[in-house]
Amino acid sequence: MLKLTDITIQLHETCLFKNFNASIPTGEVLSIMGPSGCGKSTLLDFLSGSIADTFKTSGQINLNNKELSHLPIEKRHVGILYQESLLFPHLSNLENLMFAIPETIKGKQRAELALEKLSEFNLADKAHTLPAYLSGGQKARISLLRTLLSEPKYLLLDEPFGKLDKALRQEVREFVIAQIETIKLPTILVTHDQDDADAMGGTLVQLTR
Ligand SMILES: Nc1ncnc2c1ncn2[C@@H]1O[C@H](COP(=O)(O)OP(=O)(O)OP(=O)(O)O)[C@@H](O)[C@H]1O
Repeated sequence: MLKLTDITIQLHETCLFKNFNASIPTGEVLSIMGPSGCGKSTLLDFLSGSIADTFKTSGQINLNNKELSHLPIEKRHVGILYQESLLFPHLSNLENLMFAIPETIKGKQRAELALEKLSEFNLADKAHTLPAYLSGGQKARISLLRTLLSEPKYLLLDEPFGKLDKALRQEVREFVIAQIETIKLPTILVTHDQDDADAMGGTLVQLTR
């Protein structure tokens, strides 16, 4: 369970969030919609531990009874997926995946695990190519795979389908939903698209300015 309590985020004189509360049970999705600039990405930055110092923040982020708000990003075990693929362009897809695997998995096992996951996602033939040679859908799937390989305990999805055309958007969305159902993590999705929120199920929060 990811529990947000009294989250307040202030930018100079503007209060983006005041005592925002939400509970996201394991395996469920909270979708957040709202006008551009209302603070959706900033909320995710706060939840991931990467919010800029410009913002004044308070509130509790509680994951399975552990308080995260004072932990740095690398200690939060958060999986983040953005609109832009953040795959390293100079590394092969396999190397990109190996990069995400926790250091507790060592040596040959790292490549084996990455290859196994690529096969599971029907992408084994892309192991040794660069991300630039992937289609939009393949890039989206490898980006998600990389996020999942980092063994996150909660997921933050910031417009992950925003760059995809309509048909591909639906395909990738179904793929992401299937993964969320499998891994059973609390997930927050920020989207501009009502269809995304509807497809995810769960709770929808509509923000205003
Ligand atoms: N690093 C920053 N420093 C100062 N202000 C920022 C910073 N990042 C964002 N902002 C401001 O914070 C406000 C909220 O921005 P944010 O990106 O969270 O909105 P959003 O709801 O995600 O918008 P969009 O839907 O367009 O992505 C905006 O006024 C934005 O200009």
